[in-house]
Amino acid sequence: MPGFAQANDLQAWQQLQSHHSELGKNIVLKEYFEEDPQRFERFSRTFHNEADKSETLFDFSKNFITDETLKLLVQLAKEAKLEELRDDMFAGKKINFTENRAVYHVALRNVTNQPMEVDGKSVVEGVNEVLEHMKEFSEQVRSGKWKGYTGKKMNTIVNIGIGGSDLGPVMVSEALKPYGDRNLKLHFVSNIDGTHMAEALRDSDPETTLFLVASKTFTTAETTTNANTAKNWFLGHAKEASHIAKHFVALSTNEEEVTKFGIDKKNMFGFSDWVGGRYSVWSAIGLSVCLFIGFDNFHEFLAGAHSMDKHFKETPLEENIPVLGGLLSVWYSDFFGAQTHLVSP
Ligand SMILES: O=P(O)(O)OC[C@H]1O[C@@H](O)[C@@H](O)[C@@H](O)[C@@H]1O
Repeated sequence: MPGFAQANDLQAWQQLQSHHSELGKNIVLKEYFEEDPQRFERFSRTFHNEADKSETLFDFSKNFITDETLKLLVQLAKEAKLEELRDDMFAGKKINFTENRAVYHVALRNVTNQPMEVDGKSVVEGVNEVLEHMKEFSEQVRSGKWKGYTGKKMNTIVNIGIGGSDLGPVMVSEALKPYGDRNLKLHFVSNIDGTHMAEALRDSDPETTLFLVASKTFTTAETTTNANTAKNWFLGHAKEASHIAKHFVALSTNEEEVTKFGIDKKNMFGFSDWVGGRYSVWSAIGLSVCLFIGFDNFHEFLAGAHSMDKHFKETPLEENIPVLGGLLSVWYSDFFGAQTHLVSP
């Protein structure tokens, strides 16, 4: 496995630095377009989504780049061994060397069931089992077959989590709102400040509220504190601890802590330590999204990402949309010192 070089030790980095000074600070895009009528064609790529046959145009012609910039950025990626690391990632190798783990969220959206393994063991069956559980559970909740402790259908989902166990699901459920069930209220509570939970509970009825305790480790202080607040609130109404089973589920890798909290392991949706927190919306952590938009849509969401994974894996760097997007971020943050980078639809 290739190691990680310091980016600024690479030859292309030095070249990019001189190139950046030559370009100067006064780049006028209007002039670039005037000088080169083919600029849009040369600096745009189209992604063909094999899942739904749609096309997405990635137009990066309005960036502060020339042919030389693109050439040097791609050279930088090659010198940094991006291709080897990408291939190792897809092969389930432990490229997360600080934790000695694979980086394998791509296996969560492997909807064509390609062989994928970590430590010589297939992960495909485990991923599909959790998806099957998510399908069954989300269909029961959405249809009303899943009933609360007084026999009512759930109409409120409260996801309790922070970081990757919050931000991914928040962003995706917002972005996919048009597919959402408008009869289902969705709350995401992340903040340790009690107001966040208090506001969500104010808007919830214990008889019809389902809490998703989303935490990879199940030891995160904010999440366990908020989950305990929710449990106490719930028990204040429902009284019986046995009713928890109908109103609390866990999305986690830590069965021991989940059980200690009082959630039955059959109401636990698991995943593996090779899922990084920031990518976990594709795992069981995405259950809030799945409940909101329904399993079929959630599956399409996975299929679209799987198609993008294939593009990332098979496309030469010069044509590779996620690679180009990443390199532009390097260009702006490291050479222009930009602190934000807008990507707009
Ligand atoms: O999902 P848990 O384990 O509660 O962690 C929540 C978040 O914690 C942060 O410190 C980071 O590690 C994130 O990547 C993670 O998503």
